Amino acid sequence: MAPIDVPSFADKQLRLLAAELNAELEETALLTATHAPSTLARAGLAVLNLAVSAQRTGLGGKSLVELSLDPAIAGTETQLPEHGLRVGDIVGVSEQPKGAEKKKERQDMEKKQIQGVVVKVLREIIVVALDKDEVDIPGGKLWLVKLANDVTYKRMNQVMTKLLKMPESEHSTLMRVLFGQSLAVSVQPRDLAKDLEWLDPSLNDSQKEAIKFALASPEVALIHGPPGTGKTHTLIELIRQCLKQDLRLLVCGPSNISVDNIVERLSPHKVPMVRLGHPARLLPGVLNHSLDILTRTSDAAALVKDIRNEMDAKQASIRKTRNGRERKAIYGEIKELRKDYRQREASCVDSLVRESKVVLATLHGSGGFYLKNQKFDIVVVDEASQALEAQCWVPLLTSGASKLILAGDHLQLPPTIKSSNSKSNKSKPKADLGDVSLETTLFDRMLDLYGDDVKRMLTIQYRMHEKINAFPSAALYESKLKAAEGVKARLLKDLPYDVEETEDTTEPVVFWDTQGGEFYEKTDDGDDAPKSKSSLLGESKSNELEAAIVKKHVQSLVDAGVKAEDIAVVTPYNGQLAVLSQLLKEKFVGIELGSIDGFQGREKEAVVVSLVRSNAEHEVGFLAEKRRLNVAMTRPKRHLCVVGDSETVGRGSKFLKSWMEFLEENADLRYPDLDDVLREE
Ligand SMILES: Nc1ncnc2c1ncn2[C@@H]1O[C@H](COP(=O)(O)OP(=O)(O)OP(=O)(O)O)[C@@H](O)[C@H]1O
Repeated sequence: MAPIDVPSFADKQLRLLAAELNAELEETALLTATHAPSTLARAGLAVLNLAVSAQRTGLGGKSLVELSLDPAIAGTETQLPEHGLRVGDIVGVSEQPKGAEKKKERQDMEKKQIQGVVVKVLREIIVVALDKDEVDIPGGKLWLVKLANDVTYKRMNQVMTKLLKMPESEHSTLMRVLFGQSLAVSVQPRDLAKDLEWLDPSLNDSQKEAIKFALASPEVALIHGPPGTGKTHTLIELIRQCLKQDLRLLVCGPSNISVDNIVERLSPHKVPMVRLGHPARLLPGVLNHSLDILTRTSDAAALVKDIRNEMDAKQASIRKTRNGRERKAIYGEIKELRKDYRQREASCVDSLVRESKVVLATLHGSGGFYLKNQKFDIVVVDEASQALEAQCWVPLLTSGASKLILAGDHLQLPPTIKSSNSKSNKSKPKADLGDVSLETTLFDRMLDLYGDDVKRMLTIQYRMHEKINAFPSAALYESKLKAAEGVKARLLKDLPYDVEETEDTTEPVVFWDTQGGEFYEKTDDGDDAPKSKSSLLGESKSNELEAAIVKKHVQSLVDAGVKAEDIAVVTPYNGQLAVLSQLLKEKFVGIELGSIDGFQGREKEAVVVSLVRSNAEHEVGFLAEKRRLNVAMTRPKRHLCVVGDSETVGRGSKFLKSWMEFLEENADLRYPDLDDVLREE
């Protein structure tokens, strides 16, 4: 494989990232411009009728506003309606237009929109950290709307621009290896033969081998962890072994949850670590290690605390003051205090970070101000196949590390890309970006460049019954993936509570085959959005009769004693998800319903997969992606039930054909009777 020219790689990435951001902005702009606030609220993208219930100062001296239902409108109701806003979302806070507001007036109101990041979501409140320091929040009824998130793009743009401009003489050895300009040095067999003193006695051989390999690799090592194989388990031991060698590590993941997962599991081992990131975004168990909490509890913190209190008091007095001149004066004082606060906080933070041997942050969080001038030996990235390559360059360029360890599974879904199927990209001629696409992760690229030379695979999985394991192992993991002793024969009937022995609870794989052309899919146009306007409210597929079979199957599991919370139903289509929600959510309280993509990384005792597609043309759409199917079929521990039309699905791809053949030969095959299904409906 030819070496990659760094400036042209960076240039391509920049163009692809710009297209991606455009696609995201276009989608949000279309949504907010063409839909009334009430429609956006129904789609979970906005919350209406809010008022400020408190305001205080958070880390970095940022202004935090707490919003709750406006009592003047909501009366005694305090719980926020269902919404889809999550911590980390970028939102706009503004005065709520009265339904009949003209378009022009609405645009004017939106211009006054204040932007911020959601930092806390509870049943009754949402807290937003405002982007700008001195803002005046309107006193009337407010609403909150989700906006496109360009923060991560800004960081990725910065690092790619840095790569673009970096003279070759400044390229580190690691960089040269990652771009194929110098070849990765192979690990010597004698390095792998040496035995290590293991800290965790439960590690299996493939995990031990992967750890030794990563420790011995001079520049880059990939730990390939198929579903349930203990990737994180392995990383914990690897991190502890690195500490024994007195190495300093920057540990990252693409999402907050991926990073928190590691912090929680490192925590019992008393590792000197700090977790960067806003505390409201972190899991409760992780807070003790968060920089924000440490800055409050450490010795240096006392100095900072006084100023923080003073700032809070001033903020409160602003809200009580109506007089414009007085407000302006108080803002001025807050500004001065904030300056002082930031200086003291920075030195407190700096000493805390400097003392930590392990620093943990999201990939883009690692580019933040706290890590400027900090030096690390190794960058570790968990869930690396879910991260854009440009994201991985954030810690690589800030840390000065000479070694990179990536853990992931390139055979599960890559990060979601919007620009590849956006309208704008289809209508405009595509820029010639060679074979670089945003979907190609750094993990993929390393496999392409070096293959097995830089990789070790974990081969024992601790999740699935061996019959559930059989197809993905054979079709995707070279038959190397094996079920661990403790899980390979576990059935629903063996759950640690009372479950009857039935044809379902004694069977690990069931296939309801709807072939025959009676269970046709439907194309929904979704909500009141004009077709093709947006993927969020737009066209999707559903299959009501198939959903009825799902319901029947869930019912029989629940009748046998399986708890609803131990069951999940997943499907590739939002349209089908809506149909399933209607049918199952209230009847089986606690059941989990989700898209396949959203369920990556999760597991359940029993999983029902609704494939939806059934048509005379044998079109399979989303299902053609084998990584999506891999995720779907590897979520269950004890019971996998597939509902689908083998005639349609089996002709979708070679992979689908072999899956259908596998199910026909190995699953407990069932053919639904349409009259039965209609009667039960
Ligand atoms: N050597 C081992 N012995 C016993 N159990 C193990 C071992 N390694 C991992 N496990 C168990 O397997 C499960 C999965 O481990 P972990 O969460 O580390 O996996 P993962 O590969 O990160 O997960 P995912 O498949 O979601 O990516 C956990 O319950 C863990 O305790």
